[in-house]
Amino acid sequence: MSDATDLAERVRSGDLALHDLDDHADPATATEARRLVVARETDTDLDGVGATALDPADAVGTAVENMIGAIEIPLGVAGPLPVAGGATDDEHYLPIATTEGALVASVNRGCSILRAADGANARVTKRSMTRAPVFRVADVVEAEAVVSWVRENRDALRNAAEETTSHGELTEVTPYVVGDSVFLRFGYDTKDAMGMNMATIATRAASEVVEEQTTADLVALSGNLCTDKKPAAINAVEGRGRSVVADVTIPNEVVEDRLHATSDAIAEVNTRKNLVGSAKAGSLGFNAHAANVVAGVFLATGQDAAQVVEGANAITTVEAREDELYASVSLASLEVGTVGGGTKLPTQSAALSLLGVLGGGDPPGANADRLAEVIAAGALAGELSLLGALASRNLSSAHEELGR
Ligand SMILES: CC(C)(COP(=O)([O-])OP(=O)([O-])OC[C@H]1O[C@@H](n2cnc3c(N)ncnc32)[C@H](O)[C@@H]1OP(=O)([O-])[O-])[C@@H](O)C(=O)NCCC(=O)NCCSC(=O)C[C@@](C)(O)CC(=O)[O-]
Ligand SMILES: NC(=O)C1=CN([C@@H]2O[C@H](COP(=O)(O)OP(=O)(O)OC[C@H]3O[C@@H](n4cnc5c(N)ncnc54)[C@H](OP(=O)(O)O)[C@@H]3O)[C@@H](O)[C@H]2O)C=CC1
Repeated sequence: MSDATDLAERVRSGDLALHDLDDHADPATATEARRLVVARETDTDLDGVGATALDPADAVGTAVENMIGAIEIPLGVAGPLPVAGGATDDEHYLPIATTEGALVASVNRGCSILRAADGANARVTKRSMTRAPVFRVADVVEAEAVVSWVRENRDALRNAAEETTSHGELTEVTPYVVGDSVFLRFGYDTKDAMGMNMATIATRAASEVVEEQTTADLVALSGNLCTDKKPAAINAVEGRGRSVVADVTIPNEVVEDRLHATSDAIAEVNTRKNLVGSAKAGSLGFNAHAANVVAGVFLATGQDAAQVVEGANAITTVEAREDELYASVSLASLEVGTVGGGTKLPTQSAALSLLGVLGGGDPPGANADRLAEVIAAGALAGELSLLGALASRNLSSAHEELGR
């Protein structure tokens, strides 16, 4: 009997819980034992889930608990994608992990347009990963006193927060009061880390100072004004993670040749769909499918997938000018890192390497800025291609051909 079979038997007999297995075997054996238990209990063939290249030792304890294997997602590339950014000035192949047929082809078409237009511009305009604890006070009089103390003692909060990290810098603390609740929205430059663990640890230290020095009592380290992993206007207005913009000016001949529609028709689709339609829908995203590129690159490069919620918080503008088409995408809250979290996993590291942004940048923060700029340019490529498909009325035929 193999170790895994033996351990699986002990789980079935009630001697061990599934999550106890890591204490009794190496990660690969514990993962196999758990898979055997689940496969038998659910009468499911999970051999494929166990046959992937990921070594459980690279994931257990840092990326996942109760591991039973890995899911495979097809990985494609679009590009080369030329980006003249503040941090990058290069051509990149954009790795996109997806199961949506026609998506990579579409972004690839967009990249060919950006190449014909001599590349996209991109700039990161703000870095601020936020964490907003909520405190209880007696009444609005106390609330105002806490807010005044915070405004006068930012240095004490910064010192406490920055003692917990050698990279992070506290750049802003914005108070909000709702009756007897005080929210402090802490914003950090987290350099090359996406920074959610870093910001959370640092904010805990700063919150202890607030509790020591004022009458406020911490109720929750995250009070939802951060706002992490939920659609929220505050991220669209104030930004979160990286705020990043990309734009391009495309000669009319390129638009007509590559997108089979005129610049005027594409601009009209953008206005009526992305601006008017989104407004009528009460949407936070005024774009066509920025989420597709954000999600595809997030999955490929080990970003936190749930943050696609705010990563897709984007506005697309298009203007038909005399001989050319101007288009831009502004992503208000793109949370990306090139160190930490899932970026350490082997295939995700490889995807970051092919973009040339793996690990810490020089200066720190430069690699995550590069990644943000490349994603913004990729989103622009995707927007152009889909707007073209809608203007030329071939969205459904493209998906019939490539997506079924
Ligand atoms: C499918 C195309 C690109 C055909 O586009 P096309 O212009 O008819 O075909 P083409 O054969 O002339 O190819 C043009 C270029 O597309 C690329 N391309 C073409 N085929 C491939 C392929 N197999 N693999 C890789 N790249 C491909 C490639 O760059 C190629 O240039 P070339 O290299 O030949 O000079 C086009 O019709 C298209 O982009 N359609 C739009 C599809 C799309 O954007 N889907 C996105 C997902 S939709 C969605 O998820 C959200 C939605 C729609 O619900 C949101 C909303 O409400 O708006
Ligand atoms: N805790 C929470 O509430 C939440 C956590 N998450 C998870 O958090 C993880 C991401 O958090 P994150 O803080 O990014 O990652 P990690 O917790 O993996 O921490 C990354 C650490 O890397 C170090 N580091 C080394 N080089 C650099 C560099 N060049 N730039 C910046 N930091 C560097 C920093 O250490 P030092 O600080 O010592 O300088 C930093 O704190 C993901 O797994 C995500 O899923 C997601 C949402 C919420």
